Amino acid sequence: MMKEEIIKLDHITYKYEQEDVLEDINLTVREGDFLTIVGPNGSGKSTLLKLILGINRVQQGEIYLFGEKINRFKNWERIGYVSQKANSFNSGFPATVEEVVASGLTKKIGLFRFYKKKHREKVFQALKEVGMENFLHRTIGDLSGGQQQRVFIARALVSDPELLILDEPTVGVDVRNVSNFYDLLFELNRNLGLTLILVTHDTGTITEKATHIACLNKQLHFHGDSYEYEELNNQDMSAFYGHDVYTLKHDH
Ligand SMILES: Nc1ncnc2c1ncn2[C@@H]1O[C@H](COP(=O)(O)OP(=O)(O)OP(=O)(O)O)[C@@H](O)[C@H]1O
Repeated sequence: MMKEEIIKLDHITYKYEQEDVLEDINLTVREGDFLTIVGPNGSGKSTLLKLILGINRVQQGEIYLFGEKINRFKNWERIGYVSQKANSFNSGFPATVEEVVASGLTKKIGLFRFYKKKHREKVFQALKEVGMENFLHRTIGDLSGGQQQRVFIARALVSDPELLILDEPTVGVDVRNVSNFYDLLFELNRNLGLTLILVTHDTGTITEKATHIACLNKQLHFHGDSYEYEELNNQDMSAFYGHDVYTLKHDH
């Protein structure tokens, strides 16, 4: 049996002013997929996410979320989102890790007037899933960029989404921790069965972890499984990226 379609983009074309930013995008994400979208600056990655999240309205084509047309879709709690700027708290920002993660429950419990034991347990569980359960009472601003990013993933996980969307989550995370971070995403996908969409500049490490890779540059140039992607040679990639050549070599 085919897995459920979580997202379907059907001939999506989008423009802010005159010029198309996205052109005739067709893309299907199924339950359990880990899709990575790569593309140079200004290639339309954030615009694509904004359309999927209902922040920008569809102009041409159609988007389906969990089988429903996006303009009728109401179950937004099924989708978790971690934005690019999530990990930019300054030192001393007066909120604890527990409070930040608990704020992901507001849709469910209102403005935490009734923050009960079961909510505390959910917060703890979400932090455990990202390996941050020992940081419960720490001040968010005092954590490293990578640790903050994990806390924000816990915040998105606490309401039990089926799909998690991450926009450039490794900005501000130092190189050594990027790899650990991708391992975490891999585990969330493989162990919890969470469907993931990751937007990134980083074409290196991530291709080993994702199940599907899409290259976006106004059009969707390639969308296949990560193994096919690694078969692409550098010539294809330099044509795609222009002068910004990425080396894609992995030892299998
Ligand atoms: N609100 C807006 N109004 C007008 N043009 C916009 C707006 N937002 C984005 N654009 C333009 O649309 C194009 C795609 O932008 P988008 O932010 O989607 O790209 P991106 O791939 O996410 O880029 P980056 O990797 O640099 O974040 C760019 O040329 C950008 O200048």
